[in-house]
Amino acid sequence: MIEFESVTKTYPDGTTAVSDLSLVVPSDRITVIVGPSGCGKTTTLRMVNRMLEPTEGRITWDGEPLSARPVTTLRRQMGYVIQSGGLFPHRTVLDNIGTVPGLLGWPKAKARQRSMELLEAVGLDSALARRFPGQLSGGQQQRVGVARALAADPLVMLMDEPFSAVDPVVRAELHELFLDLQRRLSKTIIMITHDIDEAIALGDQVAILRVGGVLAQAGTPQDLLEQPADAFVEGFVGKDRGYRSLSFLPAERLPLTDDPPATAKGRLVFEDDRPTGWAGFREDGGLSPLGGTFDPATDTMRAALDAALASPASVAVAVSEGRFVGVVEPAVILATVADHRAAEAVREPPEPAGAVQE
Ligand SMILES: Nc1ncnc2c1ncn2[C@@H]1O[C@H](COP(=O)(O)OP(=O)(O)OP(=O)(O)O)[C@@H](O)[C@H]1O
Repeated sequence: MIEFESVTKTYPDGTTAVSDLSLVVPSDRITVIVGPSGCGKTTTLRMVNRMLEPTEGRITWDGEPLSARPVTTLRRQMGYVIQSGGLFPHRTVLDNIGTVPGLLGWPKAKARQRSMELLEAVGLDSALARRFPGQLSGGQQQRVGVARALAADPLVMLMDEPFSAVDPVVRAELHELFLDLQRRLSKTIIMITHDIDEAIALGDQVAILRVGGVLAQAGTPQDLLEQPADAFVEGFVGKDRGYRSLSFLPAERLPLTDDPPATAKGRLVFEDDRPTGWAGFREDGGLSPLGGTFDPATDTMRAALDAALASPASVAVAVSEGRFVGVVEPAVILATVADHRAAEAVREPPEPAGAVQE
């Protein structure tokens, strides 16, 4: 794990970018640092690979101060990804990915083979290997940036707004790729972003900074949504935080009824045991679409509520591999969520232990 111990960074002109930051970054997990512009995110990240040194306090890695490790060794153990990939424009994709293996003196054939493997791992066609960065889309460049950072198999990945320069659709694809890679590779990742939705979607731990580099709160996304430490965090995570926190609650605890006509105003229509639509909502007698379904074994309360809201009958239909499992009404979903929250509040003290650092 990497630990910030009361770290302060003041630039020579007197600007304090990071102020008394204490934060534990667990190994093999994604920690996202998020906050408004100028709150010290980049400064924090750059102290980890010693591009910058703290003015006060220290950072340790597995108990050893970073300052005790030679900078060159440290940088080889830490991949670095920046916005837009930061690729060398006059080197091919393959040579870009092989940058660090090249610096480490790997034999050419081994570096090439590793680069081709990584090209595939980030979902790019091998035909792109000979292109130059300018001949790639923004999303493709970003994938190459991730592949380059992974080339020497670093223990730690530092990522500075890696997905901010692409449109929302490409960003969603990159998020999926990134989470998939992380499931396979389990790196210790510190990512920074100004986008709280991205932080919540990707972080195992999210640390919210306020301007002046003061930690407002660190915790799991669910902690931040359900128990914001103060008005700043509450404002930052957004007004719909109650709804979004449903994404972290499994739907499996929902009581289902298997008697749709008793709960629905219309009638659920089946083909064999697969629900296909609702009857009774259209004047021409036709079927209305289901609107949405959820699988109680794999989906969340949010998916269940979405399914209910999208249904013409205002009833969420639960399926497993397309087969009918039951139905549940939105009021029951909300009551189940309220019960869960009440039980959690009893189990945990109101101050989230260890998560709030003033
Ligand atoms: N070299 C420097 N000299 C003086 N002040 C600096 C320097 N670099 C950054 N700062 C200041 O330190 C503060 C934090 O900057 P930093 O770049 O770490 O913030 P950030 O959260 O990454 O911002 P953004 O989201 O806008 O990139 C800002 O007030 C910035 O102006």
